[in-house]
This record gives sequence, C-alpha cells and structure tokens, in this order.
Amino acid sequence: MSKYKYNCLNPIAKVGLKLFSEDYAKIEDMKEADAVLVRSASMLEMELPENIAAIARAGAGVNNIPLDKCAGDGVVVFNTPGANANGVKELVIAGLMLASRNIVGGINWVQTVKEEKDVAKLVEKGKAKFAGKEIEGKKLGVIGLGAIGVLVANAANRLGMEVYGCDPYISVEHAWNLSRDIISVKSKEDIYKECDYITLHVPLLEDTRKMINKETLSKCKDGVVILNFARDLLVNDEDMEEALKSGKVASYVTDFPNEKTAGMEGVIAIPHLGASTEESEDNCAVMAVKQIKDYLEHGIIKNSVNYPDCDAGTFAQGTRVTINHKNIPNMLTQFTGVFSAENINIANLINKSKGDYAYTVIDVEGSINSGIAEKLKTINGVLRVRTLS
Ligand SMILES: NC(=O)c1ccc[n+]([C@@H]2O[C@H](COP(=O)([O-])OP(=O)(O)OC[C@H]3O[C@@H](n4cnc5c(N)ncnc54)[C@H](O)[C@@H]3O)[C@@H](O)[C@H]2O)c1
Ligand SMILES: O=C(O)CC[C@@H](O)C(=O)O
Repeated sequence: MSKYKYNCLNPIAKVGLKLFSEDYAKIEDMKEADAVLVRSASMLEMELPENIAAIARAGAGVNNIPLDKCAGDGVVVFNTPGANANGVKELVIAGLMLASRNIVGGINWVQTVKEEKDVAKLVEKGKAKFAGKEIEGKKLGVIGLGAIGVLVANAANRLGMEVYGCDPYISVEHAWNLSRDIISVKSKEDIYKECDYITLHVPLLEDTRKMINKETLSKCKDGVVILNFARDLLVNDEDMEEALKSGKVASYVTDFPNEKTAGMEGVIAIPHLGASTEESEDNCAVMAVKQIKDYLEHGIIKNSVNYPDCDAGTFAQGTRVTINHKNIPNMLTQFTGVFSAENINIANLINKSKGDYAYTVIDVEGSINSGIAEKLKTINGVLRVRTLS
C-alpha cells in the first residue's frame, strides 16, 4: 500500500508527477489525500479534509487558496516562484506588440477578403487602416518587480523602451537581476504620470485590488496602454470601460477576460495563456512536486506562502516530529517538556516563524510512542503534529 496519497485539482504536467515514487498514489477523492496539487481551480469555498497536510500551487498566484484558513488548520501552502515567469514575460512582450500594431484587426480583416480575386492587391490597398506605432523609445512602467516584472522590464529595455519600475517591497534577489538601465521610482504616481504603457505584475491583495481605477487613470497620459497579465481584479472594469470610451486608455490588454471585459471595445482579451507553455507547465509541476515530497517525507518547507521556510535537512534515521503551531510565547518549553517527561533526548530542534504562525522540527534518536504526538496536540496553539519514522 502507498504511504502517501495526492489529489490533483487541475491537470499537472507529467514530468512533475513522474517524480512521485511508488510510495505515492494519485487519487481522485481529495478526502483521502495527504497533499493537493492545484493550478487555477478555486479552493476558496472548499471544505478541506483534515488529513490534507500540504497544498502546492503549480504557479505563482495564490488568490484561489484560503491561505489563512489553511495556516490555522496546519496546512502548508506552497507556490512555485519564478517557474512560469519567462512564459509570462514572452506573452507580455507580445501584448506590447498587439497593443501597438493592429495585428489582430489586420489578421481578421485578411480573412474577410481571402475569397476575393486579387488578395495581394487588396491587402496593399487596405493595409493603411491597420498602421500602428513602434515601442522603441516609448516609456513603459512596470508595477511589481518580482520574478515576472524584472524579466519584462529587462526585455523591454533591450527592445529600446525607456523603462520605469516600481516595487516598494522588491527582494534583494530581484533587485540584483534588474538592469541598471531601469529607472526605479518610489511611487506609482511617477509611472502614471510618465508612461505610455503600464504593465501590472503584482499579486492580488487587499492593497492592490482595483488599483487601476478612475482616480489612477486620471493621472495617466492620454492614450495610455494598460497591460494586465496578473489578475483581473487589479482593474476596475467599469472605470476602464469609461477610459477606453473617452480615449484616455488606447488599449487594455488582459490575460483575464471576464463577463465585463471579454467583449469590451478596446480590449485585447487573451484566455489566461501567460503560463500556458510546455516549459512553464513543466517547471511549475517539477517544483511543486519536489516541495510536496520534501515536506511529506522530510518535513522540509521551501517556498511556502503561509508558513516559514524551514530546511530541517533530509530525514534519515530515528524519529522526526514536526509541529505546525501559532507563533506565541512558551511553545518550545512545552514541546521539550513533553519529551523530557518521557526521558527522551532531543538530538536536533529547529523553530521558525512567519507572522502569526510557526513551525518546529524535533529529531530524536530511535522511536517514540504515539502518546508523545497525542500530548503535543493537546498544547494550546498546536495546529498539527506529524511523526516521521
Ligand atoms: N498570466 C499568468 O498566467 C500569470 C502567471 C504567473 C503569475 N501571474 C500573476 O502575476 C503575479 C506576479 O507574479 P510573479 O511571479 O512576478 O510574483 P512575485 O511574487 O515574484 O512578484 C510580485 C512582486 O509584486 C510586488 N508587490 C506586491 N505588492 C505591491 C505593490 N502594492 N506595489 C508594487 N509592487 C508590489 C512584490 O514585492 C513582488 O516583488 C502573480 O501574483 C500572479 O497573480 C499570472
Ligand atoms: O496555471 C496556470 O495556467 C496559470 C498560472 C498563473 O496564473 C499563476 O499565477 O502562476
């Protein structure tokens, strides 16, 4: 019988699933699963069975997962930072071109004349109405300089654009990767004021929700192009419609069409294809599966969005107890007290915290009785205890 069971809420690339050994079984019913792999399926309204210890989002955005609820239930949620960034970057560059040259209009028009006699002549005659602009020399504002934003900024800069970037929380790693040619601005106001094109690469959070709205659009240049390859709710659709009608916005390129924007005049709607490449899907699947395996087999946490990362090292012998708990005083004293009461020597102990939650790994030599885990579970603030042996 398999030691671990996992459930996939979306199709996950085979190259990732192949990394699961014979210790793992893929099951259709989430009720029995130890781990769940997901892409864009919404888990917000789902009842999560108690046995689920981990969820891996094969992708970046985690707004489809109830992160706080999961943390409170001791469920570690992972994502795969950067694994699909190149795929998205390439489509953003395509989006810049689609908005600047009337490629879609032109292609559609050719189809309307394809049965005519002298297509080549008609094309030459009719092409003028699809003339566009070049992006070279224009100003691009990148809001959010994470894995995708940095790649977009650098690529647009190489294409001859003058690039402004804004990210008050930029990580050291991403700052290192940002070309020195990018003009780093402290406030988004500078981007709104200066840029001909604005591209969004921030997560959907309370403070980014509907960040593009009547007020922010009014600060933009007339004829600005907005690109949204991040999440639809970053933009107020009603305000966008008004801005497109008035010409304030020349074009809105979105990878997240909805009932409102799919048929809206001036919108270039792409069916969420940013990460839909073989390479991105493979990268995400591999990273997600490795993280799930490391967690289930060794208690290692890497790239979690609701628990601290914790490299406890490979679990090889003896017993490892992992504890997901609230980040409150006195927890370690109580944990070690349970072991010392049984006269068990702790060989190694790691404790990490992130916000309201913490994670402790305790290694002991030899085996322990199940009563230890039961006692740990009764400590106020303990959310989940796993025993690896
Ligand atoms: N279209 C797609 O298929 C696709 C694929 C991947 C990611 N995404 C979306 O793109 C988003 C970004 O992805 P990523 O991989 O670059 O993530 P990331 O976490 O590497 O980067 C996000 C960046 O946004 C910054 N940020 C957060 N709040 C901000 C704010 N208020 N103002 C400015 N910057 C802010 C963060 O500091 C971080 O650097 C994801 O959250 C997801 O919603 C879409
Ligand atoms: O899984 C996908 O296809 C899209 C993923 C993307 O939206 C993300 O946030 O990583």
